[in-house]
Amino acid sequence: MSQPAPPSKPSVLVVDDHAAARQSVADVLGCAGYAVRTCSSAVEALNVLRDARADVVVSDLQMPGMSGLELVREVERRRIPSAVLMITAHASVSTAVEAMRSGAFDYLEKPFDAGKLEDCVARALDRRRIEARSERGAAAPGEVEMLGESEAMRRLRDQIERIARTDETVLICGESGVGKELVARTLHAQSRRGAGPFVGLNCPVLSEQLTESELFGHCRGAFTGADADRVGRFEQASGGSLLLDEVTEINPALQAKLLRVLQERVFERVGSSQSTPADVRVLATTNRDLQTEVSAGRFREDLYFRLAVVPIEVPPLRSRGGDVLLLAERFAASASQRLGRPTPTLEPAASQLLLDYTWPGNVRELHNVITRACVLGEEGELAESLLRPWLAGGRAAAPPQPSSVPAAVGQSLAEAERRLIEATLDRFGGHRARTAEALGIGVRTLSGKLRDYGYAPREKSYSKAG
Ligand SMILES: Nc1ncnc2c1ncn2[C@@H]1O[C@H](COP(=O)(O)OP(=O)(O)OP(=O)(O)O)[C@@H](O)[C@H]1O
Repeated sequence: MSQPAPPSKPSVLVVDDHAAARQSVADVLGCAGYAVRTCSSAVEALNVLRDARADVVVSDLQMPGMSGLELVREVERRRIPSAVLMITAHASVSTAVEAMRSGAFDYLEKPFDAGKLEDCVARALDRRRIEARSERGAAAPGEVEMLGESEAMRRLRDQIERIARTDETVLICGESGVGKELVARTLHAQSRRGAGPFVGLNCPVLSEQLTESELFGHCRGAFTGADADRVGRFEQASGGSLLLDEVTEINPALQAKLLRVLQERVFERVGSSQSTPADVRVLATTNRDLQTEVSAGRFREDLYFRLAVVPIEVPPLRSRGGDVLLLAERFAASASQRLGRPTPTLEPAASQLLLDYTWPGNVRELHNVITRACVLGEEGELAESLLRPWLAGGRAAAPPQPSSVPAAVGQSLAEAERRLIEATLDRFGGHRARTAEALGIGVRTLSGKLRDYGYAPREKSYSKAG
């Protein structure tokens, strides 16, 4: 019997007039399992796209002759089925935003690391797949899929569902790489604004390089160099959501202006006295403790209260127990699909290693580790020995610290005990013996308590190590 043909690798076309930059992007994406082609100009890229498919086009914005912006417009005009990702320098961010208005999927500012590039291309590919499905007439699923079955993720999902129904400003907190942007995208997709635009703004860049006009736009002649009207992010996100990523980095002058928009729901373009209504839901993320930033005088307290109307805390990966395995399996499946190989299974020792590790870089780190192991490994099992070198900097899991346990003053002792037990169980991937040991109680006592809470005998056991 003949073997089924392996799934073909997703294809990426890299367009850049600088040979070294072009090659380094191509190398990263080649290693991540994409079929990569390169071109040194937009005109050459259009010729290639006439005859060959590229799921994603990664193009530099500024190129001699035809620019990246013109390339996007041409891709749209010719209805070429590719998602275009722009690469841009700080100075040309406004043109990159313009490119997004013209149809580009997203843009990436230089300098960026390999992980960010892979993230963006993976998202562009997801978008392309969703579009392809809807072009074929099937119902388009939600753009984002947030995986996880742990108690912590179930609570988060419930919270998102409830908050998505409102139009409140949301502050999304959590460690780096934990999925804050994904939470924001999920919230947007589930909200009544889901069909509208989702516009992101990386605030650290804003504070250094950009001005008020980036947020609110400007009128022609408003200042030297303003030779055309410009649409700001608030206007761009009209009818949708605006994500202010790492909001603590906004400088004090802009903090005041942002506060006013949140209070009065109107803004003015720089150089105009005409107020425009802000039909935008603001979502903000931070991986710092905002209250500390307020106490230190770095962040306005009144803005903090405005933003934190509804706070969401995204739990770190190390508190999500068996989700580590679920995510690892999913990431292995998509990496091997890109590589055109069958999906590997996790060796039991590899599963245990993933469960024991503390994941300081959270889901992004897990994604990178699994992708690398898939690229470097043989077909078949994902071996512990392939993963361990990448986890060398990490520690074995420590027992949960009291501060990470969701207990609070005002709670009954029984409720606090239940939460501690559930958090510990999640922390050890549902492994009852290890949970009991960490809690300093016997397994039978633990099982008795779990039975009282309504758990089936092994319901919460997702650990392969059992
Ligand atoms: N629950 C999840 N299911 C599937 N993928 C996830 C999940 N959480 C995060 N990811 C993936 O992990 C990567 C990092 O997520 P994201 O960018 O949302 O994190 P972040 O907290 O915003 O990071 P940073 O603090 O660096 O801005 C992305 O590729 C995202 O798609």
